[in-house]
Amino acid sequence: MTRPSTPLLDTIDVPADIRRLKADQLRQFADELRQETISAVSVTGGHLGAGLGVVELTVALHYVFDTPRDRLLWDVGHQAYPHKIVTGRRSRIRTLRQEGGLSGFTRRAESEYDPFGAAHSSTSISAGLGMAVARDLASGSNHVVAVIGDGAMSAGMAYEAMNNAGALRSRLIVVLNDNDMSIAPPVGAMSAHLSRLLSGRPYVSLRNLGRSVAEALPKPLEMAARRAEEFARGFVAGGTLFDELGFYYVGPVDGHNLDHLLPVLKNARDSRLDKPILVHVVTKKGKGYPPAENSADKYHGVVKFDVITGKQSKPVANAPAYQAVFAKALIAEAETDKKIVAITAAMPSGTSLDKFAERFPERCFDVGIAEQHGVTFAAGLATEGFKPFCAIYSTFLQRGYDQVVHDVAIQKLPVRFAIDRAGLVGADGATHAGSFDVAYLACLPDFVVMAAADELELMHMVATAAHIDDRPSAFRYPRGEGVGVELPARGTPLEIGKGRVLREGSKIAILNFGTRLAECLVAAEDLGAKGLSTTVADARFAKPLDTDLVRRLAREHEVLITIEEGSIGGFASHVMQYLATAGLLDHGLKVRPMILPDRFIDHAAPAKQYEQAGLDAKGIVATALAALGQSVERARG
Ligand SMILES: Cc1ncc(C[n+]2csc(CCOP(=O)(O)OP(=O)(O)O)c2C)c(N)n1
Ligand SMILES: CC(=O)[C@@H](O)[C@H](O)COP(=O)(O)O
Ligand SMILES: [Mg+2]
Repeated sequence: MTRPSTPLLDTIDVPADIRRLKADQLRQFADELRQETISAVSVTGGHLGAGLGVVELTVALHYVFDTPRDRLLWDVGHQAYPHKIVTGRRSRIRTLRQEGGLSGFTRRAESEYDPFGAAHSSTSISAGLGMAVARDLASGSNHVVAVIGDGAMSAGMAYEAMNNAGALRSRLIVVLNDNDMSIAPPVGAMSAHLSRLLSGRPYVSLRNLGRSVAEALPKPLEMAARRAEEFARGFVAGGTLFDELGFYYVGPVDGHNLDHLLPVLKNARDSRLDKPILVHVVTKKGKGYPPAENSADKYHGVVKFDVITGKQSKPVANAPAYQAVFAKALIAEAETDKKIVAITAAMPSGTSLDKFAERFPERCFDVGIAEQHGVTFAAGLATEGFKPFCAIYSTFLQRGYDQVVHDVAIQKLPVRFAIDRAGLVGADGATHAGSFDVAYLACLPDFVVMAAADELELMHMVATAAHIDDRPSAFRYPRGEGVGVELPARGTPLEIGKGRVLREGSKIAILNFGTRLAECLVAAEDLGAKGLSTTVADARFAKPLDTDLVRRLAREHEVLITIEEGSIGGFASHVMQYLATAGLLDHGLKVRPMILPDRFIDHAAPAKQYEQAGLDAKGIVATALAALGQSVERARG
């Protein structure tokens, strides 16, 4: 693979090197940085479009601000690849998201230039405000700059932070990177407000600046600014939602024009205003790479690709993805049940609810990055007799947890949670792992909690959830491909709280919850070949638990292994709670819960992650043998 020629970038290791460049060299520098970003992601895959849109902004911010002394926070962190390249991580940039390599997001442990770790959106203003207040308490003088996207601006947290920042009158700079895109096109009134700001406010030259702006600048700068013709974009104050929240609004600014960006950022840096500043920067997601600019998703997230053609090397699928099966199953249910509606929080393509929206545009709601609102919105729908299916990634539902408890569970409302990305997700790493949902949902009274062992089971669970109309329910399933089982046109509702036995044995029982089932069956074969007769059961439900099944397995086997793709406090805890309470642990049963280890698992291929966690066939066999006091070696012999 030929690398782009990057003579200027080759002279830069850290931002201090950028600050030694002349301003008129920055255009070439940015072009090289963009080419390097494209080249790196072409071999690693990852988030490309967002990074390409902030190349100039990255250069300008590091040029104007004294990072890492000045704190620069990237919201979500998926756009930070160019930032990583110029902050001492270029030599490892082609390890992005690979096992042992750089994270795909900002991470404190990775660099002093990442003052705050991210990956979930809309945290940057809150964290930045905390840093700004900490600076003031310590009588410090550094700047704090939070860069947040228009998509991330749909989340409640961003408003909570602005509300607080405005009231505190803290010296904080927020750069709103408005590319008119989330992963999908942005939704909501805020997005419309930003569009109105752009259409109603032409870029103005410094000559047209009003008195209010001049007063905001220190005297020498005011004079310099008045002289500077390069201020082709300027400050326009008043009348925006941001002003109402106590910010000083600056913009709109062309985020790809360094001649415009640099003076505006310098002004923000040198301002004597005693309130936070919001610089509204307009950019293009995917900027400078035609395949990205021309694609519908602006190459938000890509697999490896050919730089010349932009063609992605998507692997050939052996089975439909769980997400496609979920959409198909939900559409099948919705065809005969007009009350079924679907909700996504800014992930229509990721959850495949875009397919549901194609079929039922009036019954599908993208609420934006607003998981908390999405959950309570669903609760409201449920009070009126609708049957909401909230499809939210396990990791993102964490943000809506109080809403799950207070608005759904306590009122026993029949909201159905389609818990996507359950278990380990691969390249996005620990921030995106769906590790905790069973623990945080199955502890709630009356909740029905299911896990699909394969895509057929998922279809059945969608049908089951459609029928559960007197309490909340959830079913979880992982990212990516199913196992390739034959699928009917529609799922069949399952008996609530009943598991199934797939293989009968007598010495060891493996009780599965989720998609480790295939590994359980391989392990059972292996154990059988060693003369250890093994039962495999699939619990289907963590709650209500199939206590008859658990009791039978406990009574009829010497060893009971449970396995799940989740943390402590999940399915195994419920099984053990029952065993202990029912006295089934009083007679020598060897119980071995197999769960995710008590640590965050870094990015790697999912199979590798599960191997690290010991949640594969090999791990199950080793666990069974250890329980019986046999080593793997002895059993082999
Ligand atoms: C709480 C949360 N919900 C959903 C996501 C998934 N997500 C990641 S980036 C993104 C879009 C962000 O849009 P924007 O902030 O405008 O950034 P852009 O990609 O346009 O640069 C979404 C929905 C997330 N990271 N965090
Ligand atoms: C940055 C972010 O949060 C999303 O882009 C996420 O990486 C998507 O994950 P999937 O690829 O699993 O949809
Ligand atoms: Mg955006």
